[in-house]
Amino acid sequence: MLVNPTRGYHWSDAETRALLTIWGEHDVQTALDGNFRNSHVYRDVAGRLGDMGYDRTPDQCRVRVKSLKRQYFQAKKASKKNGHFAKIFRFYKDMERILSSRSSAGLDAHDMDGMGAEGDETLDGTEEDGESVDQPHESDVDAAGECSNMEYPVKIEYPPYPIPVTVGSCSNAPDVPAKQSEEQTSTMPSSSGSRRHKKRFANLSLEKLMEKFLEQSLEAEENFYRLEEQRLQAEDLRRETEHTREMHMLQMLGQMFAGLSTPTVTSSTAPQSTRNSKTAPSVTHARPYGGSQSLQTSQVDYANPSPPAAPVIERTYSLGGGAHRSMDILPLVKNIIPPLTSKKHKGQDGRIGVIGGCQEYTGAPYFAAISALKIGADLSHVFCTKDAATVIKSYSPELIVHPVLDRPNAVEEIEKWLPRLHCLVVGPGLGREDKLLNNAKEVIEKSKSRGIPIVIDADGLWLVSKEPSVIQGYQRAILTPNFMEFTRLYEAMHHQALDSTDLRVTVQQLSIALGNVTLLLKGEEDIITDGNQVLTCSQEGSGRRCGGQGDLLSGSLGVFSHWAFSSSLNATEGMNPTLVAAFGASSLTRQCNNQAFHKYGRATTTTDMIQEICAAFMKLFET
Ligand SMILES: NC(=O)C1=CN([C@@H]2O[C@H](COP(=O)(O)OP(=O)(O)OC[C@H]3O[C@@H](n4cnc5c(N)ncnc54)[C@H](OP(=O)(O)O)[C@@H]3O)[C@@H](O)[C@H]2O)[C@@H](O)CC1
Ligand SMILES: Nc1ncnc2c1ncn2[C@@H]1O[C@H](COP(=O)(O)OP(=O)(O)OP(=O)(O)O)[C@@H](O)[C@H]1O
Repeated sequence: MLVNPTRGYHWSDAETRALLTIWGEHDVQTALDGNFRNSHVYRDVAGRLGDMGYDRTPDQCRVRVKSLKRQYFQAKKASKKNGHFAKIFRFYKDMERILSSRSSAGLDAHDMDGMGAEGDETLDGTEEDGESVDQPHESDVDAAGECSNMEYPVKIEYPPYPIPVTVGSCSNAPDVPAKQSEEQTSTMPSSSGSRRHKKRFANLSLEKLMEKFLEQSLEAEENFYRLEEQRLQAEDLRRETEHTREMHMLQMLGQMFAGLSTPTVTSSTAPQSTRNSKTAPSVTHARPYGGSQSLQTSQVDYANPSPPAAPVIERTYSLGGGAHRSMDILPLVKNIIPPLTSKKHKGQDGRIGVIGGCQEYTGAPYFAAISALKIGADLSHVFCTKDAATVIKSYSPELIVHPVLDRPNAVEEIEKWLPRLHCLVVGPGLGREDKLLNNAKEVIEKSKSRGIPIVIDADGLWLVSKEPSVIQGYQRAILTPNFMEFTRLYEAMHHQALDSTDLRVTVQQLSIALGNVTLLLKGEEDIITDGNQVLTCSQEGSGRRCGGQGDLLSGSLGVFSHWAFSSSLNATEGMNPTLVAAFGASSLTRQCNNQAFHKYGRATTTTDMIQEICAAFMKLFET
């Protein structure tokens, strides 16, 4: 993944409560007790948090727990004085419950008197030295209600970003470099500074001081996460640049080899002699209509006059024997499928969100979301209107259904989930009501800014045909039109009637006009292109065309997209991940159709096809 959208620096209350629930579990407490090395325990905690839908690293969990403990002990100590401090610290009761049961279980008696370092997750001087609690000593709080230790910097003990906070200074600007502020703090003349502080805080009640202290330690923690987030973003950007450079080089190489190709060269991954003309996928000519690149470009009436970002790769194609170079895409699809191992936790293989489902259409979002699950996503969410939600839930307890799409704050509600989603499928059963389309549009914008792959189908395509700019140029998008939807899109972009003589040409033209967004035109053969390469998938299906097959395709494509984008460049052999993903979803849907048709013939429905997903997947990708 080029962008990791899951690490926000701010812990919401819900997230903190979830963390405390896990951290308070008996097995976790027992595992922490007396263990000097606790990273494995926090790995498990982070895993369980992931299961609850919150993505945090083990270190983030450890630092958060440590901070909560510090705040708890501060509040507890202070409450001995006047009994009010439990009110200041929101999680006091949760901490109290956990730590007192720990004490009654005989674990970590130090915590309970609040005087010493903790007995469990204690120091070993390494990165796991996460939870020594900087508890205030009795002497820290004097009779006048002042904390005499307040001039010392409080550090979040997490290398490499120690963030000093001079408690009581009230200024804790996030942009001040940590070192600098540390120096400033340490060079302050201590005795006069101390007097000034005493004066300044003499009029403040202990409760106010305590509140200030807690606020600032929270702020310091948030600064830490902000810096961490910036570091991760910089890292993602670096990787993305590298990826783009590699892609560019590979494309140039591809072009060179195409120029050098001789009639006898065949793909090493799929010897032509073994190919079945019905089922063999092929890479088709980027200029299948013959002629040179200049002829091609002169024929295209681009709504977007800018040329494709990368040079068009020339390839000849063949479905039978003969003198052609060809390439098999199925091995690339197999490469991106993550292995099922016991080392993973729930969520890692995909959390997919479907935006769609309204009063009229409840089947479409259900088909998309359940297909995503059956293919191998771990969690599948549906964001639909209120009246569709109960219906969709009743189809399957496996789906997580959010009745938010028609709420006034729909975008806000959905945005909360975006950091946890690996791919969005927009459109199945969305309907064409302006309010819903507008919400979908805003969600697309938010997802784009997070780099989330987006599949657009059905009414989502209606939206794109009205406002192409919503997706234009976003190369992590895949549009899956049927012929009708394709015509609509084409005519919206090119302002002229579609000439369907050679669909491969027109699909490529449309992709280029949309800024090299990947298109998958469904039909007798599926045509897939990112404007540079054109693939066709002719996996044998059947003559049965019941409603909902496209939803199976878009849901499964959501998962394949996530897998493709999380795979290395090697796995896709430099091919655009969107193409590999689209090819995988197309082959699978058609194979499901074929298998279901063999069983049910004319009576085949999408539900029957969904039941074939497992066998079809194994046949195509696991043999
Ligand atoms: N169970 C559910 O809940 C389902 C709900 N669904 C949801 O319904 C919503 C509307 O989607 P949609 O596809 O019906 O709308 P739209 O694009 O206007 O097409 C309508 C008309 O276009 C034509 N036509 C279609 N394909 C064509 C082709 N290949 N080649 C040529 N013509 C073609 C054909 O018209 P005809 O020519 O037969 O008069 C067809 O009747 C959307 O939200 C979707 O997700 C579906 O997913 C199904 C399962
Ligand atoms: N003539 C055909 N022969 C074989 N397969 C086809 C044919 N037309 C479509 N398909 C396959 O059926 C699947 C769904 O395509 P379809 O055109 O039915 O989508 P759709 O109209 O968007 O579906 P939905 O009913 O979900 O809206 C695709 O995988 C496509 O490859």
